[in-house]
Amino acid sequence: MEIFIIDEELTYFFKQSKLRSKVNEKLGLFCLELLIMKIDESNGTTNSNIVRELKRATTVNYVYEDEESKGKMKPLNGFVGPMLTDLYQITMAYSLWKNNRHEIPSVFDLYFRKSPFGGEFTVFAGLEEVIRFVNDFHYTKENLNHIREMIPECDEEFLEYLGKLDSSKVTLYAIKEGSVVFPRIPLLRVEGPMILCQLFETTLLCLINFASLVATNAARHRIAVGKDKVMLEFGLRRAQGPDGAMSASRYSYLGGADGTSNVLAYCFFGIPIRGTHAHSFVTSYSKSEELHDPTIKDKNGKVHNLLELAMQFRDELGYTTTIVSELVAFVAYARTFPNGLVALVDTYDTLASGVPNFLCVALALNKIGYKAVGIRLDSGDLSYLSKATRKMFKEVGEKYHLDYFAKFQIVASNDLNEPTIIALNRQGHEIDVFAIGTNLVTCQAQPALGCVYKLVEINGSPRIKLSHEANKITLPGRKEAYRLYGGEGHPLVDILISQNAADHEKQIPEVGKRVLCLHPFEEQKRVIVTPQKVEKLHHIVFQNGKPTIDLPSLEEIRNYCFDQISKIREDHLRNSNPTPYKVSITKELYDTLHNLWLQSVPIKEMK
Ligand SMILES: Nc1ncnc2c1ncn2[C@@H]1O[C@H](COP(=O)(O)OP(=O)(O)OP(=O)(O)O)[C@@H](O)[C@H]1O
Ligand SMILES: O=P(O)(O)OC[C@H]1O[C@H](OP(=O)(O)OP(=O)(O)O)[C@H](O)[C@@H]1O
Ligand SMILES: O=C(O)c1cccnc1
Ligand SMILES: [Mg+2]
Repeated sequence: MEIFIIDEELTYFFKQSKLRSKVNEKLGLFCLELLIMKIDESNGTTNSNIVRELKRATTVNYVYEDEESKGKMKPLNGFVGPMLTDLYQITMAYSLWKNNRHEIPSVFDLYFRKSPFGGEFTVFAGLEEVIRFVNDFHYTKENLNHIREMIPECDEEFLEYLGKLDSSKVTLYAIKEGSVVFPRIPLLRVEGPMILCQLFETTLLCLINFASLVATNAARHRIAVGKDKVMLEFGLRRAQGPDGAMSASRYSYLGGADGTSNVLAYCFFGIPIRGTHAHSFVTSYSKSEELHDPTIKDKNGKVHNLLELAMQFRDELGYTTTIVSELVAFVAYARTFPNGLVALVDTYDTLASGVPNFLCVALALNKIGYKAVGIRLDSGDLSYLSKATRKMFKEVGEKYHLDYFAKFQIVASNDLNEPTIIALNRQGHEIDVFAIGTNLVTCQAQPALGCVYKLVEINGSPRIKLSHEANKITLPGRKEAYRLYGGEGHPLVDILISQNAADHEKQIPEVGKRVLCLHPFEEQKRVIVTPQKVEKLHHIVFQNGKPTIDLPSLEEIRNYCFDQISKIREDHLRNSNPTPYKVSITKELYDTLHNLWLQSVPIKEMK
């Protein structure tokens, strides 16, 4: 009864949009977790959506519980903290401190130079974990002991200084997580004392690079799969270790997947969970006697022999050559999940055994009031096999006047990737669900996104890093980005404007006013845009020691991502030869960049 009352109260709250951040205030995290346990225990007395929402709420509010830091938001991944960095960040920090440069105000940009997978767009992901990391940034006594060990020449005074260091003097600007982003536009701008900005470098890159790569990979696979089909992430077993796996599940969901096979990702992030069964389940049966109990109760409690029923349909349909042990395995699974059977049909012969056996069990289930769900194809020509399978579903459905047979789900797996899915679309197929493992989670097509983190201003003066490759030259100074939209609602160009300019306000693009947009390095490439909508891309997400935004739930970020992708012109998104999106700078920034560039290049003398 008590559970019921709390449940009703929560149902009411979940209907209020702001619930997630309020849950903590209202009930306290401890109470919330207790509640989840109770609801889990109550086994069915509670709406499962509420349980899922509750789990998501706990994730969003993932906080410390010990006395000292109680209630403080912490990173989702336990490895994330100030020691997840390269040694040189700490030695540089020590040197900055020794040379009294540690407090100098500085500005760093985090951005990438080229979209991955030969594409022209990227999905920005990982911001929540960045905010959690920055918010939680502090060195424990144990961390300081490790630093003392690694850098024995460290002054104790420096370690004391580190012991008191936190993010209270840092301001973090970011593009919204889930946004579609383009090269050179800073995803993050970090402002604060040089020492902190420098200490953040490796961790921020680590948190953004893989997250954005996987989210982009998922978005690309999603585009290939199409809106009306289901895309599942099945990659846990092939992922880059446990952390890679958890990140891959989270960011695959953010960018495009509808669900995962990863149980911990369900528990921890509330990602919808899906699964079928393995070949070993089928091959573990060799004869019908191994089914110790072939019976099943219908909804009225009447007992039926499911195996016998399935065998009768096998005779009736003339499927007499199918492998019986496979049918037995399907019956065994169906007894356990009478409304959830997705049979793996390729163990022996997909069309000559697996699909017919499935149909026999589906008919048997139907006879006693249950409905099978579908099949999974895990080898062979997925185009041909899915079409042939659908044909068999239709034929048997028609014979028995069962309309839903034609709509049985066909799940496909087996080394799927973007090119294979595109090829399948071209050939035609009857697949409803694409289950993608290795290629999705390991980002096999490109293993890293090259995000970099560069100093762009120190003590108020812009800084430039030169390179023989123009593309690698940094854009100096504090900059903010605007996205300019055309009449058809698509973004046309992103433009960076310098915030250092005295007339900075005047340079902010306005709807209906012509804006000159210049390519940063190629003078002849320029365009005048009259935007129909102007979107400011950077927002403060952390300041004065705390986050300045309510963290959106994973679901909200995902919805935002899908909405953003739907606004991008199709030719920027397409797989083959996509049109580059224009990323530009103002005339003022162009002049600053090129003057600084000239000043910074030494003039060689020749004799
Ligand atoms: N119609 C198709 N067009 C293009 N690629 C396909 C098509 N059907 C399947 N594929 C892909 O071809 C590859 C087939 O791989 P492989 O030859 O290793 O598997 P298989 O022989 O079908 O299965 P297994 O070795 O598990 O029995 C997979 O990557 C699969 O996704
Ligand atoms: O192919 P992926 O995209 O990585 O998807 C996941 C794969 O993992 C499972 O089997 P596994 O590959 O372990 O064995 P199998 O190929 O021999 O069935 C499953 O049957 C898929 O084939
Ligand atoms: O549920 C499945 O079918 C599954 C899950 C992970 C990997 N391969 C298959
Ligand atoms: Mg495989």
